[in-house]
Order: sequence, then C-alpha cells, then structure tokens
Amino acid sequence: MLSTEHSKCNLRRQLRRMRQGLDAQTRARAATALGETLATLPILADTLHIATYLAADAEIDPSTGIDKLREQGKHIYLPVIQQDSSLCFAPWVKGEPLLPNQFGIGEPESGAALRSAREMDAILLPLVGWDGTGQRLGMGGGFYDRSLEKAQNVIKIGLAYDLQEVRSLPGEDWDVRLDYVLTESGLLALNAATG
Ligand SMILES: Nc1nc2c(c(=O)[nH]1)N(C=O)[C@@H](CNc1ccc(C(=O)N[C@@H](CCC(=O)O)C(=O)O)cc1)CN2
Ligand SMILES: Nc1ncnc2c1ncn2[C@@H]1O[C@H](COP(=O)(O)OP(=O)(O)OP(=O)(O)O)[C@@H](O)[C@H]1O
Repeated sequence: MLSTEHSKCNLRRQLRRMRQGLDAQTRARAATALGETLATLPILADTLHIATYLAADAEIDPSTGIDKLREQGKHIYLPVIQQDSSLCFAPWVKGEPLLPNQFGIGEPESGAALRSAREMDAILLPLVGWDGTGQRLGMGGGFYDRSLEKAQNVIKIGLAYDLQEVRSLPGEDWDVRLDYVLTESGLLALNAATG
C-alpha cells in the first residue's frame, strides 16, 4: 500500500513534468487534433449530457472539440468539488463567470443546478497517465474515483497526450477503469469497452 502510493506519486511527478515540457506549438497542435476527433466521435452520437474539464497544469485542452459539441446541441458540464471531496457537475454556460476552486481551476457559480456523475451520459476525464487496461492515474485527490463509484453506465473517456501512456499502472480497489482513451492520435477502446 505504502509502496504503491510512493510509486504512484513518483510516476505522477514524472508524467506531469513530461507534459509541462511540451512546447506551446506541440500542445496547440495536439489540442486541435483531439478537438477534431472529439467533435465527431460516434460513441457520443446518442449522448446529450457531457462532462468535460478546464485544462490546467498543461493538460490536453478539449475546448475546441467542446465548442463544436455545444453547437451540435450537447449539454456541457464542468466538475464542482463537493464538501465530501467528490465531484458534482454544473452546466457550463459560455460567457457566464467561473469561480476558482482551491486549486485555482474555474467552476460554475454555486447555485447552478448540480448533477451527479450518474446523471451524465459521458464524462471526459483529465489524465496524468493511463495504461492499456484502462487503469488511470489522476492528480491524486481521488475526486473522480469517489464520484464514479455509482456511475457504471456512464461512458468514461480519459483525455491525455500520447506520451502519458505507461506500460502498467498499479491498480487499487477504488480505481475506476476507463472505457476509452482519447489522445492527439485518436480514440483507443480499452478492455472494458470492447467486452
Ligand atoms: N482540469 C482539471 N480539473 C479538475 C481535476 C483535474 O485533474 N483537472 N480534478 C481531478 O481530480 C479535480 C481537482 N483535482 C486536483 C487535484 C490536485 C491539483 C493540484 O494541482 N495539486 C497541486 C498541489 C495542491 C495544492 O495546491 O494544494 C499539486 O499536486 O502540485 C489540482 C486539481 C476537479 N477538477
Ligand atoms: N471511492 C473512494 N472512497 C474513498 N476514498 C477514496 C476513494 N477513491 C479514492 N479515495 C482516496 O483518494 C486517494 C487518492 O486516490 P488516487 O491516487 O486513486 O487518486 P487519482 O485517481 O490519481 O485522483 P483523481 O480521481 O482525483 O483524478 C486515495 O489515497 C484514497 O484514500
């Protein structure tokens, strides 16, 4: 347990440093490529409520794809950190002010109609790392793990740069697996999604 935490912590630091090392042009190109794929994903065709995130810490930026999904009539949500360290999702209305949370990441103002993870049709998760089995590594707060416990039927798509793939991540009881990973190179269906 202690050694798993230790190795996850080191891995997290390494992977975050790697994505922070990408130059602005590489990041922008990756975001454009990812955005184009995101806007035309067949697996999102029958979805209406889609949760995304605001890119922070050099995360791959899904915003160009999100803008197009919004134009298609999709309802777009952002995570809002709750008292119990889980996440709820609030409608992201373009142009409405956002308030920074304790990590400096914008959230729609409280009072907005919050929905649970279970009420989303698809959730786009920011990844620090992932492996070929759909195991994910996040920022380390356990926020998504706590929130997705009761959201088995929601399509879970992790977003990352190609270079964030690792051979094998240590799994823990509470870890929630991804159905897909989307990178600048395209969509990868993982074990859970292919049956
Ligand atoms: N864009 C984005 N939004 C998100 C997440 C995320 O990973 N990315 N989260 C996914 O869970 C939640 C927030 N979780 C986070 C956890 C840690 C840190 C972070 O930067 N930690 C700093 C030090 C913490 C501090 O300042 O107290 C660090 O590790 O350097 C940020 C977000 C909800 N929103
Ligand atoms: N379902 C859960 N219930 C209670 N605590 C949890 C749950 N999931 C995770 N945690 C706690 O959160 C901590 C961080 O978990 P983990 O390292 O898996 O985070 P992460 O997946 O990297 O982060 P995030 O989910 O925010 O992206 C764990 O040490 C664990 O104590």
